[in-house]
Parts: sequence; structure tokens; C-alpha cells
Amino acid sequence: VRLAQLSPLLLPHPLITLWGGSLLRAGLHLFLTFTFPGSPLWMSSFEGLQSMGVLCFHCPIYISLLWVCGQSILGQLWGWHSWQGGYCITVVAWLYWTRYVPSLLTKPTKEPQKKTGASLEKLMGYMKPYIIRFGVVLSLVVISSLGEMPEAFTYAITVMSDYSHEVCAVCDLIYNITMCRIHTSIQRLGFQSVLKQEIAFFDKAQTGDLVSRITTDTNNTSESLSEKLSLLMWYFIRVTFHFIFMLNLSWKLSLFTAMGLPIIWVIPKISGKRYQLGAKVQKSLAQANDVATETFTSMKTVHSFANKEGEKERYRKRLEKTYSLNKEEAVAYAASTWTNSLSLSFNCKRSHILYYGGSLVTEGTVSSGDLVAFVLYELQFSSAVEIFEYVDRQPHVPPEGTLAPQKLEGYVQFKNVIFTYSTREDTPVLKGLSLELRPGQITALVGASGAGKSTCVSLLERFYLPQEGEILLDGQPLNSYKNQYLHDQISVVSQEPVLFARSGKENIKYPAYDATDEEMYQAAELDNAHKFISDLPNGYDTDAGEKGGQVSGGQKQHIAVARAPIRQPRILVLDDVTSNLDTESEHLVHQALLNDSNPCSVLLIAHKLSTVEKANHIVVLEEGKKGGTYADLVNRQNTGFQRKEGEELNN
Ligand SMILES: Nc1ncnc2c1ncn2[C@@H]1O[C@H](COP(=O)(O)OP(=O)(O)OP(=O)(O)O)[C@@H](O)[C@H]1O
Repeated sequence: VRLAQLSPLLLPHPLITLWGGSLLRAGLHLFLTFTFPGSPLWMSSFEGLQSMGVLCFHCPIYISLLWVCGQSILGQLWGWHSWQGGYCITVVAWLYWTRYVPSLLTKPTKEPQKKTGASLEKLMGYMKPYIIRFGVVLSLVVISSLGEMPEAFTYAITVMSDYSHEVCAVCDLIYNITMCRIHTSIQRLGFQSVLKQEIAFFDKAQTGDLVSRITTDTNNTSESLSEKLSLLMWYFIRVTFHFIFMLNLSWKLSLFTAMGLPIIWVIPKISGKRYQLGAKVQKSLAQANDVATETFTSMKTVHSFANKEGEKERYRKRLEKTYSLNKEEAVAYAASTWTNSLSLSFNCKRSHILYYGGSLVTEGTVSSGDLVAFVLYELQFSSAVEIFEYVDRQPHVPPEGTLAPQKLEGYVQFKNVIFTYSTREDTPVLKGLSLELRPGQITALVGASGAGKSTCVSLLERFYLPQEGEILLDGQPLNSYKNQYLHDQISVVSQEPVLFARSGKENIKYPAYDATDEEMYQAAELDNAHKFISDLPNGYDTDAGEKGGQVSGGQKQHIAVARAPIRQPRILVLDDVTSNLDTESEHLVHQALLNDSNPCSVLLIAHKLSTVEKANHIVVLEEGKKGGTYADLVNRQNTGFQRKEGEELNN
């Protein structure tokens, strides 16, 4: 009745009335917002004004669109203002727009977007080798989607739809296995990228962080990639088909659906299928993580033995195991979905077909919502960005040298070396140090704690580069030697020996696994380790525990010492090796390492007089450069000690 009464007035200019009304309403709202003292503060904020805009103009825009398309708009004009329809939809739209639109409009996220795009590009690069598989999957999706179309009433497609579950299962299988493969390669890439960084990088980085980047983050990235990609494929194909079908049915309905996308966006939070990894997969993944953690926490040892390749290989093997378990999981998953869908389909097929026509619109719109959510909102591969930060990072190491002479004397010269750690730029450690290591002779390096003795060893191992001065090996700059060659020639037994969670045998041979057992026994016997290793429960096969935690400090030192001669180095560095050993063991170790049978250059860092007296030369390190004589140092230390004692007595 109301419509009939009012229509003669409004009909001639319905759009003007509509827009006029909306503008009036907006004006009134604005007026009240800014003048009425009781109006809530949020109403005058950006979000408040935006909400008001949506409330006032959503309806006129929709109706104008219909009008542009030459449709009758009278029904909508009035229908919209009824309580049952229009306002409810507008409220949902308002909720949606206030929640999502401000962030879409106002976020100046140029920089991260660029990064995300680049990372996505790289991720896509990893998928390239599998393009044929993806092509097959896509075709299968097309087939199975066709099977679900209403045209399936026609005979040919009904037959196809009968097989659509099998098609789905095959599709799932190929897809999941491919994604597992991609996951494995991303993880491997992450690991290799961290491994290639220079030692100074590890001084700053947190081990836990590194490990979680290459494990959890790669996991999240590939899971997210897998999920989004499957959503994209399924929904893109399905939505296209549904939309074509809907357009056929009614283009008006389609337009309304398209306009409803933002509203529907709020409703479904389709998280995609969550693939539950079985206990086995978890375990094997944890084992792979262990290799990564262990390698990263023992980076100096790995570098020192130039065994990056060995570690890469070990990690690759663990990942292969995870991959094959993942494959089994994928097969099981595909099989279970197939059987589930089969049993379901027996019960539901009839009702499903009948129901389909009725629920088409709803189903279509939900799918469209997912698609939009995918394309516009969910493409946030933030963890991928982090992984690719490592991949892209260029390690700060000079290009590798080329020298690898057949015969090396082992003559080392430090010439006016100045060095500061990059983490403590205001505290120089070496301030113009010069020293020599002569072939066949023992040079002792002594000095107070923190004087920079171990730093000299790190420089000799090329972990860091001096800022000034140079280090020569047989007259050639250290940098001109090949990395592997250099580390084969230098054996370092460090202050804190690091053992791997492997057997005693593997630890002694590390990384020269091709050394014979005979050579290993000889090396162990030389430093008196053979007896205690043989007495262990499984002899040389006994696990040393994480970081050698299952053997004593002294035993650990013995095993580490036995490692040194096995490679027959030209330069042997003993960094306070005997501090953990009793006098007898110390004697044996020195006998083992400092005998004449292997006339290499020896750098001996020690505190005890009994050790230092074996040296041919003694270099005293004081405040980062060569200090006075050893006798002065001993005298000073003794005086200091006596004075302290005296003071205590006086007290
Ligand atoms: N990775 C690092 N980053 C920053 N500073 C370091 C690093 N390693 C050592 N330093 C610092 O450099 C100085 C020299 O350390 P270094 O380990 O060479 O001493 P040292 O003479 O071997 O001592 P000690 O006899 O106790 O082993 C110390 O002040 C130490 O704190």
C-alpha cells in the first residue's frame, strides 16, 4: 500500500530520489556526529566515517549498477529498505568493510609486498621442474569439477562423475607427493644457505633461530604454499564452472553474487585441509633437525675440517628419509579420502544431485569468497621471506684461492696483523702482531687470558680476515689457498674439544672416513685413548652422546687429540689442549703429537711451564702484540700471585 501511494511521486526519478535520500542521510549523520555532544568518539574517526559511507551508499551503488544494466529497480529500491532484507545485508557489509577495508586502503606495505613477491617468484621457481605434474593435477581437477557440474545429468558426464572420487584421489596423491618434494628442496636450500655463511655470521646469529628458520619456517612456507595452491586450483576451476553455469541461469544472480563477495569474505574462514603428519614423520623430521642443530652449534669444527659437503650429505640423507615417509603418508591420505568419499557417495549420491540445484548459489558464492580471500588477502608468505633472506645473503668471505701445492713446508708468518671482531668494533684484539711458525719446530704462544691467543688460531684457520697486515703460508697469502686444501693441512685441537653425537670411531676419523681402522687404532694408541675406548660398552662403536656428553672431559680431549695426527697435517695447533688432563696423560699427548715422526710446524698455546718448555720459540702476547720475554711474564705472574697470598695472610 505504501509503495502504491508513494510510487507516483518517486517513479519518475527513482535514482535521484535514491541518491538524494542517501546523501541526505549521510549529511544528517555527519551533522549529528560533529555537532551532537553525546555522539561517540569513534564515529568521527576514519573507521566511523567509512562505516557511515558504507551504510549510506552500499544500496544506491548496487541499484545504480542494476539500472546501468537496464534492469527494473523498483523492487530492489523498496525491498532494500525493508527490515528483513536490506538492513541486515547492510549491517553485514558494514561489519565487513569496517573490519577489512581500512587495512586494505591504508596499509602502505610497499616494501614487504615487494619482498613477498620476490619470494613467491622464487618459490614458484622451485615448482618449475614439476610443471608437468601440476599440469596433470590441473587437468584432473578440471575433470572432477566437470563431474560435479549440474550438466552431469547428461549421460556422459554422469559416467565421469561416477569416477570423480577416484580422480580426486589420484589428483591428491600426485599433488601431495609433488609438494613433499618441493618442501624437501626448500629445506635443503635453507640448510645450504646457512652453511655457506662466514663464521662471523654465526657469532651474531642465534642457533635456535637458525634451526627454526630452516625447519619450522620452511614447514610453514611449504604447507602454506601447498594449501593455497590447492585452494587456488580447486576453487579457480570450480568457481569458473559454477559462475559460467550461474551466468547461464541468471546473470542477475551472478551480479548479486559478485557484489556479495566482500560480505561472504567474512563468513568462511576456510583453512584448507590440515595434513596430520604421523608420529613417524615427526620423528624423522626431528632427527633431521638434530643434524642441523648439531652442525650449526659446531660450525667452527665443521669449518676446521672443511666438511661442509659431508654435513650437507648427512642432512640430505635424513631429509630423504622424511620424504619417503611423507610419501607413504600422502598415499595413505589419498586412500582414506577415496574410501571415505566412496562410502559417503553411496548414501548421498541421490540426495546430493537433487540438493545440488537448490544450493548452487550458496555453494558458488562460498567458493568465490575463498578465491577472493586467496587472491587478495592470504598471499602472505612472511616466513618464506625470512628463508630467502638467508638464501640471498652473500657470505662476507673473499673468493676462494686456487693454490693447492703438492708439497707444503708449513712456514707461517703473521706480519703486523691488526684484527677486531665485528661484534665488538671498539675493542681491537690484535694490534700489529708479528710471529712465525717454522717447519719442524714448536712455537709456544703464551699470554694472559683474553690476550688474543685463540684469535690467532681463528685467523690462521681463515675464520676471520685481519683488517690490516697479512698472514702468509710458505710465502703466499693465506687467502690464495684452496679452502679444502688449507683445512687439510691445518689440524687444530682446541681448548674445548667438540665431539659429535656419533661413535668414537666416527669421531676419531672425522671427517676422513676413508682412514683405515688400523690408522685409527694407531692414532688412539699414541695418545693413550685406545684402552679406555676399548673398555667402553661397545668399544669404538660407543656413541659419544650429544657434544660428547657421554664421555668425561679428559676422555673427550683424548679422542679429540687422536683426531689430529690421522690427517698428517703440516701445521698442528694445540690450543691449551692439556688443561683437562692429568700429568701422565699430558705427557702421553705431547709424546703423541710433538714427536719427530711428523715434523710439522706446531703452534702450542699453553699456560703451564712444563708444557711451554718443550717449545723451540716462545712468543709472549701482551695487549694484542708481542710483549716482553717469557721470563718476565712468569716473574710478573709469580709476583702477582705472591702479593695476593700475602694480602690474604695479612687479612
Ligand atoms: N667471537 C668473538 N666475538 C667478539 N669478541 C671475541 C670473540 N672471541 C673472542 N673475543 C674476545 O677477544 C679477546 C681475545 O680472545 P681470545 O679467545 O683470543 O683470548 P685467549 O688469549 O685465547 O684467552 P684464553 O687464554 O682465556 O683462551 C677477548 O677479549 C675475547 O673476549
